[in-house]
Amino acid sequence: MARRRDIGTDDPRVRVRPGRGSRPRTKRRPDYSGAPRGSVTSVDRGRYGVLSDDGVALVAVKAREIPSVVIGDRVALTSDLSGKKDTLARIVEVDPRETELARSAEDGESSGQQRVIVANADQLLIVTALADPPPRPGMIDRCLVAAYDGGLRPILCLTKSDLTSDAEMRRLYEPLDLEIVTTSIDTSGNATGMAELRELLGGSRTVLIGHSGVGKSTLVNELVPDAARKTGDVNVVTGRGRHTSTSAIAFVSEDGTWIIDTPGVRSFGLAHVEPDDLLRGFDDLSRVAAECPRGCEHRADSLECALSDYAQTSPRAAARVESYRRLLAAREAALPDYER
Ligand SMILES: Nc1nc2c(ncn2[C@@H]2O[C@H](COP(=O)(O)OP(=O)(O)OP(=O)(O)O)[C@@H](O)[C@H]2O)c(=O)[nH]1
Ligand SMILES: [Zn+2]
Repeated sequence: MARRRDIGTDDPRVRVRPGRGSRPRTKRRPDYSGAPRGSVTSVDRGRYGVLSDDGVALVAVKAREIPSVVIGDRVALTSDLSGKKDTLARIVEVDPRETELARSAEDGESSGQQRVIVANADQLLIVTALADPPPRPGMIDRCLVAAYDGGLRPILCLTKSDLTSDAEMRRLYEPLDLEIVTTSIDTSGNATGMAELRELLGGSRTVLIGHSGVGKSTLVNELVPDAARKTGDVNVVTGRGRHTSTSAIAFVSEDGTWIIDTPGVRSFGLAHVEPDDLLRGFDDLSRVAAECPRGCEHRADSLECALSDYAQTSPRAAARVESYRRLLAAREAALPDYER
């Protein structure tokens, strides 16, 4: 199902279900539609870094009745909006999200439920080294699933091209119609592929994801040279370097480009993603699957799955169906494969 959801109606206090003829008895909720707004740039132990629409970097806490706030959320603010040292603003409302990058909760958490990692991002930059460490297609596939499911455009970034060729990886991912960019940055700072990468990221909100060691920090430093200083401005508490394994952080430039750095992915549960959610990334297959029996899981062994017939029509169609089914399988793969 579409991931656009109305946060307002998730709030128990505004769930207005008028009974027959009776008026809703829910308490009236203050109208925050005219309240100043901002975007969440960092989250750290109950403190939220927020960049107000007036360009002021604030630290905020959230009102108790707000269910959850993640990086990228658009929020309504009250209290102290001065941004001065030791002042706190208050998040009183979260706007409906355009996109949600999510993982399933792990064992021990309320497993099976989805946890949103970042809201309102446009793109997911999947960072993979061509060598050292070697690429893990299973991990890439899982990131693709999360992107398609969440409504983000995936981009594959192949780093360390000075070490080996990108041909094999490009061949593997060609059927997905992905944007693929190849980069290298050597120790003396000579870089290739950066112009193309900047072009892809400019003006968008992009989440970077990838295993430790693939060169994510090196990329961020190249893309956002004053990353550390910028972060300090937004929220001293979550300054880069002290950014813990559980939090992501956004670097916002003046032209509206967001680079959202996530900590090295250890596991990426996708139990919440249904076969039809994944079709969002495949317009052609989505049309074909409309002919499938109700509840079809679109596997190779699913009876009367329309995708199986479609795969016979051309090599291209076959490659598309095969890629889609590979991603479906990646979604179900055991998590430990993807842990470091
Ligand atoms: N040869 C080569 N080495 C690179 C390249 N990019 C990064 N490296 C090196 O790879 C190592 C890991 O790079 P990082 O940027 O720290 O990787 P990371 O993904 O941020 O890893 P964590 O900080 O552990 O999350 C460093 O020694 C970098 O110098 C590249 O394009 N080519
Ligand atoms: Zn089907």
